[in-house]
Amino acid sequence: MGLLAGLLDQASVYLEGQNLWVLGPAAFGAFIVVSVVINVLNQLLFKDPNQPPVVFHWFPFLGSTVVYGMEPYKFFNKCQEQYGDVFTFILLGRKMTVTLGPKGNEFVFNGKHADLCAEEAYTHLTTPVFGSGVVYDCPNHMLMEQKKFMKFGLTTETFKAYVPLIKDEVVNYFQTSPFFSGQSGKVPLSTAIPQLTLFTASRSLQGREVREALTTTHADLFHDLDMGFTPVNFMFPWLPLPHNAKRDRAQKAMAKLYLDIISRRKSGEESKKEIDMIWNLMNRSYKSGESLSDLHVAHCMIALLMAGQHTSMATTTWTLLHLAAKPEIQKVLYEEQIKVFGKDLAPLTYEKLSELKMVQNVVKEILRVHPPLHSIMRKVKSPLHVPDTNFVIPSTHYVMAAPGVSAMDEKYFKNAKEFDPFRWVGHEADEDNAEKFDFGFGLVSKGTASPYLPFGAGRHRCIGEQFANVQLGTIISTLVREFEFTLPPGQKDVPLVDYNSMVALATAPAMVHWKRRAGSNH
Ligand code: HEM
Repeated sequence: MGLLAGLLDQASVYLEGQNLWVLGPAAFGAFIVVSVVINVLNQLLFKDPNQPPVVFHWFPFLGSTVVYGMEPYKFFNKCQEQYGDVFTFILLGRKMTVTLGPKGNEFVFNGKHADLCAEEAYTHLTTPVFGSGVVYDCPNHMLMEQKKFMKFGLTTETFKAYVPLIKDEVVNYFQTSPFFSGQSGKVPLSTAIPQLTLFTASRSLQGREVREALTTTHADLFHDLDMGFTPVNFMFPWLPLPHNAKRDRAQKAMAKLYLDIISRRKSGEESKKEIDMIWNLMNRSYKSGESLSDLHVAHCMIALLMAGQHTSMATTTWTLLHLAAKPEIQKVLYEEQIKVFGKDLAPLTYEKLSELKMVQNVVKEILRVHPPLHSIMRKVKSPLHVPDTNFVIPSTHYVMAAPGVSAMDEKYFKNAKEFDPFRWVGHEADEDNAEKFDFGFGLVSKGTASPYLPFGAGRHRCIGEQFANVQLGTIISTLVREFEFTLPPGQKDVPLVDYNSMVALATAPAMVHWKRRAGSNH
């Protein structure tokens, strides 16, 4: 049996490797039929009880790519029903072993670096966009140090400075944007929110010069670089397509923007008073004594821009859509603003943001229902036993966690499909009380066997969570003070999810209607 399985495998690999263009249409058709037959026989006859079950698929190489890509959660749920929490599917020729549920989350997030490697899973996509030498284009211990450097730039002091900057950007946006002229109107969130999150993140974390460049000289370049951050580039980042050529040009130009800022600052031409991430990174050195080079500062800045932009943009959009669908929650949020800031609505401050429990619960609930990242991947480096099963995952596989599946499971959250921020009342300090561990970039929760992990866990855990909360909290508070939102007449629910992008976005145009609040200041 084993020999026949091996031969079938080899035959399938051989057939896949043939140059199809030199075969005529009839031979091509025959090739497809033979490949399908071999592939199906392989799955039916040679199941290995010591490996996770393989999701049935007709075509080799293509496997379950289309069903997974179109609706990953539907695919995960169906496979979970049929095969259990651990199964393997084929994603463009790669064997992906999915591990679901809190234990599955723990298996991937808490894996040892020697067994599970993030850089091999992500570098194809990220390195052409971020640039060389950082994040997934360097050894893992360097990434841990880079994350520590980034965290130094995300302190209470910086957050205090950021809140008024972010608020000013939001106010400036709705005062100048054609979408917000008059006393009422409608706004396509798919267009407006990417601009709003880019302007707010760049003005605060990235610094004034970057903010200015992103509306003037570098607006198109950012767009071109962003276009390189697409799912197809997970597999084919090197294809000689126009968008990849543009991505490469834009990466160099964006890096130069940062390098010029660094050089002006070093020469004393720029004011040293502003607090931002560039200043922070310019002053960091690795444990080895080697300082972070200017080029690596530039590349870390691009990584931060990209990591924050997509996730915050998706979260802000979903928040406004769900608030529009439930005006009663907007009322609670507005009342909270009055309770915390007084009836004249004193200016937002970082200290006061932490008192806005309902804003925090809304963000938490949005991240439960719409976690921006649906699939977390690692390359398996040595055969790995899955606890409580007979399965050993071979080192030719990748593993995939999907914490969004457990976050929407009735087993862990009652009425899991329902957007209900009140479910978090009384659970505000859960993570603060959990046991902590330092992977090299500060303490993070050790326990990763949780059904709710929108910011990941373990050594690759997000370092941007607090910044995201400051940014989202300030944007939501500012908008709730000024506007009331509703869904377009006749639209009963929020739009469907669009999985064609790097994050789980709302299907465009994601329109909401707005009305200025009586007595608003602007
Ligand atoms: C709502 C907002 C955000 C969400 C839901 C989110 C989610 C995540 C998740 C799930 C991971 C783990 C990825 C993995 O394990 O493979 C991660 C890692 C990371 N995030 Fe975030 N993120 C958010 C905002 C941000 C922001 C604003 C920044 C930057 C300021 C940022 C920077 C990073 C970095 C540097 C990593 C580390 C990657 C690694 O160690 O491999 N994130 N994020």
